[in-house]
Amino acid sequence: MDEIFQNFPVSPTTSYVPSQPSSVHHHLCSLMASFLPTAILHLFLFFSISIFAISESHLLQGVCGLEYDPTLSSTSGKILVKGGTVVNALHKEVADVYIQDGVIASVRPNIIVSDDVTILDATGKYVMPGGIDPHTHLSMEFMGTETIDDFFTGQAAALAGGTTMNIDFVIPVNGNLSAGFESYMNKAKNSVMDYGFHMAVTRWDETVSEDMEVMVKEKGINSFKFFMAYKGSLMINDELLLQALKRCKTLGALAMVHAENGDAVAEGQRKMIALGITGPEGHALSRPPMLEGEATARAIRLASFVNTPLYVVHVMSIDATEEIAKAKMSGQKVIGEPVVSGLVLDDSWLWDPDFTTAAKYVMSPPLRKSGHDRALQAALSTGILQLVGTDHCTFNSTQKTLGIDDFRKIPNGLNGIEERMHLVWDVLVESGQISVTDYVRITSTECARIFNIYPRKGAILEGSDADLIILNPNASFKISAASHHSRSDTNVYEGMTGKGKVEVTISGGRIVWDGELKVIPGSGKYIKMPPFGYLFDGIEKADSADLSTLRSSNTRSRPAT
Ligand SMILES: NC(=O)NCCC(=O)O
Ligand SMILES: [Zn+2]
Ligand SMILES: [Zn+2]
Repeated sequence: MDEIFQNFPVSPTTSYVPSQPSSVHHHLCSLMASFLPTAILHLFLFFSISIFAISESHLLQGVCGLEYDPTLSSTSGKILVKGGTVVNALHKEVADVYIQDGVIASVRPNIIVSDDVTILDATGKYVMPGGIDPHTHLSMEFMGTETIDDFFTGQAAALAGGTTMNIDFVIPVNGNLSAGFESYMNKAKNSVMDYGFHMAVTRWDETVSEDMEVMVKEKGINSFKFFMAYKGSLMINDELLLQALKRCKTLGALAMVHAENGDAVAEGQRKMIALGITGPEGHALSRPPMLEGEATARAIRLASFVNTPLYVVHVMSIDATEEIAKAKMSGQKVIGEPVVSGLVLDDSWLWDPDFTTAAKYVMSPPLRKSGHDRALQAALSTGILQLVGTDHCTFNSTQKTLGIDDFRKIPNGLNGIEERMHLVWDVLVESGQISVTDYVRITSTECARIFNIYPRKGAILEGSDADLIILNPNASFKISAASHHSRSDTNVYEGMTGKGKVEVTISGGRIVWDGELKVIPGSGKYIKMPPFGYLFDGIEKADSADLSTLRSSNTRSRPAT
């Protein structure tokens, strides 16, 4: 049996138990795919729907890797979400949302529809854009192993938690960007929701520089991530960072940094081992917040020197947040992305005497002492930080034992793709720190704006993709590895409960979650993200203003002859 299907968790709330497509269908499908032109293949698929059960044709599609056709949906493809409070980033109102052919066709009160439309009553509930997770690692090869969630299970989990799009990080193959891109397109072929890519840059030469242009102009990538940590593997030095920042600016691509001083981290790790500290607590002790603050400040200054926008991923500390706040006050375009783990957890878990428990909390930059979490919440609610990701990068407890004798070998990463929307709602909206509209902004709209796919994504507007959720503010959620949809056997939010529950998720115009998952492997679309997003507005003007200031100050200071 296919490994994907074999490992999919069957929880009490999950009725979707993927069965294997019959070998006859599979065979026919690949035969058709290789010999027939696309039009005939579509005709074949059309007839296959009337012949086979609906789930079989879905699986057939998934196996073929064909783009999802909404007319094959288990619903009629037409949905009316009725009577809910429709929330966008700047506005909310009671209205109906009419969905047809995968897009939002109309948003207004009292829409009358024909009998073939599926009606969902959202009275007393919020209807909001599906979450967009700007930071995930699905099927990522890292630290001698590969994340346990791939695009199928990771995205299925996301949909169950109200997230309808993720932006994953392509890791180059031996430093090669194009090979990395091809590899990730292949990894993503079982996607069950829409996705985009950032691209990591792990070395620098002419080929990389040229490939960056190909990624932006041909492949739909508009952001590159630079690791200032993970010495000896992903880390790049300042010289390379500077070259890459310049290149990003020319291409209109957003530079993203993992900001920790990798050299100092390596030194801190050696120190801990020399002291005999080999357990997970050594992870936190070896890379204190000051190293995150230092790297954040350095990246900010280098980006300022080049005058290009900067996006700081997984901001985990007050130290880094203060640097971002200072840069913003000086007028610099810096985006700060906290992740949900940093908002709701602290590092005390790393001292748990049970290795399995402690190791599941190992991520980089590490979880910080209690207090940083609340400061990050405050920064998010006041606009110092802009949007929330997850850094979903899951390893099960067996994988984590790679570092049982040495914390440096514990695969870094934890879960969050399914939990983010619930936890952010509970911690920030329920607590009264942010409004419902701000919730939409930080979980969806701002991400769509930054990565230049708004209003196709991140909005409930006519013409936007029909990716949305119905959240019941009076229902509650409970998190547990026993019921989550990730493949991982642990959950860092185990036992957490809260108010606000995503009761329905609609993705691409289909109901994919209503307490049960109804996902179709291969139905997720790759979303190309164009360069020169809003953060680049005014950059050229600022450059010429800088130049004229430079010229005039030189003229003034020139000694009289
Ligand atoms: N964050 C983490 O621990 N793992 C994923 C890789 C990264 O984002 O640095
Ligand atoms: Zn990182
Ligand atoms: Zn990450």
